Amino acid sequence: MSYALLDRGEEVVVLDNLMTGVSSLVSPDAEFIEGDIGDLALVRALLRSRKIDTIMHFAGSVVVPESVSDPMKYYANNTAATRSLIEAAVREDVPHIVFSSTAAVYGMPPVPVMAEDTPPRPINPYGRSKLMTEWMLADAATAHNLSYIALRYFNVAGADPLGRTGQSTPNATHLIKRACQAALGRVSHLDIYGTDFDTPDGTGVRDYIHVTDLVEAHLAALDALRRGTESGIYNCGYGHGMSVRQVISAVEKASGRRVPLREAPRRAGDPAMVIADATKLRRNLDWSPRYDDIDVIVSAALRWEQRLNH
Ligand SMILES: NC(=O)c1ccc[n+]([C@@H]2O[C@H](COP(=O)([O-])OP(=O)(O)OC[C@H]3O[C@@H](n4cnc5c(N)ncnc54)[C@H](O)[C@@H]3O)[C@@H](O)[C@H]2O)c1
Ligand SMILES: O=c1ccn([C@@H]2O[C@H](COP(=O)(O)OP(=O)(O)O[C@H]3O[C@H](CO)[C@H](O)[C@H](O)[C@H]3O)[C@@H](O)[C@H]2O)c(=O)[nH]1
Repeated sequence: MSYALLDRGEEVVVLDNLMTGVSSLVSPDAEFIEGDIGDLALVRALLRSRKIDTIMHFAGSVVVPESVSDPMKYYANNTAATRSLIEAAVREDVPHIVFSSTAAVYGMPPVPVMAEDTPPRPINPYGRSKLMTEWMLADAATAHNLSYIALRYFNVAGADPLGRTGQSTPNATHLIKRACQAALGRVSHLDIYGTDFDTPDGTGVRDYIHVTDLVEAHLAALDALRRGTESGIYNCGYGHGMSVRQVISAVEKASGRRVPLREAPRRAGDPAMVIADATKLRRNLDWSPRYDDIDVIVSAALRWEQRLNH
């Protein structure tokens, strides 16, 4: 994100406590500060001294099973730390916030395609911690001179086409990363979690969005807020899904290698299909994807994985 903002001529300050982040992925042209978004004094001082007009809020804890085993970590680091960040924004008169929300706020709705008005019913603390943040933003925007856009990401995938950034968390459990690792022999095999879903080939279907298209959605949200668009929530996906087996085929095609597989039971809480209705994003924020192609997404992820040494 920092590269894309700098490419547009924005000044960028990155605040990250490096809990899971990697500072070498931040553009050297951005100002990097190691610190916590929950540190009210630090954040207020930064907002004031750097004359920040928009906070893009990505920071948080993101592992769903961990949120089930350690919920207080998620309510502390996602909900409470964000409460402090919003307070800092309000006190320092920062007019805009763009927030990384998640399709996990929907839980397991009875429909496979989710629109923003599908009632959110998160089924784990991660989703609840993010939904609470959406509510805090809505209340703060009602009470104060603040507008926000919450972007509900579906399955983020791919890597920067210029090879500058990509998924770097060593133990990430996302399908495309694991499938690339298995193709490259970095893990022994890929587990397919569930082959008996009510989907065309029995495996889970997700709406994978290339990270560069997601970056473009953030830029569109920034522009919209600056021109006075009202606060709101937007799904970020393509509106169609790929199954686990389709993703594996794409990885095999891109790598020219077989992905060693094992069929495993379903993971607890995994829905059969999670697909975004992204009409609102396309219509209201004038966004259109450039990388809506699983082969392009998987090739970018694979190239990035090959550059990593772990
Ligand atoms: N990757 C996905 O598929 C996905 C899907 C939906 C939503 N999201 C959201 O996107 C955002 C980024 O996710 P990611 O996948 O890049 O995860 P990540 O773990 O790579 O990034 C989170 C970043 O936040 C930093 N951080 C965490 N707590 C912090 C704190 N209290 N103060 C300062 N920095 C802190 C970490 O060091 C890290 O750099 C998260 O908010 C996540 O919930 C991601
Ligand atoms: O090794 C693996 C990993 C995943 N899968 C399957 O692949 C699909 C995608 O799984 P991911 O773990 O890549 O992603 P999720 O859909 O579970 O979750 C992601 O999207 C959610 C929103 O929908 C949340 O935002 C969450 O943080 C983010 O990881 C699922 O059907 C899953 O069962 C496998 O078969 N094997």
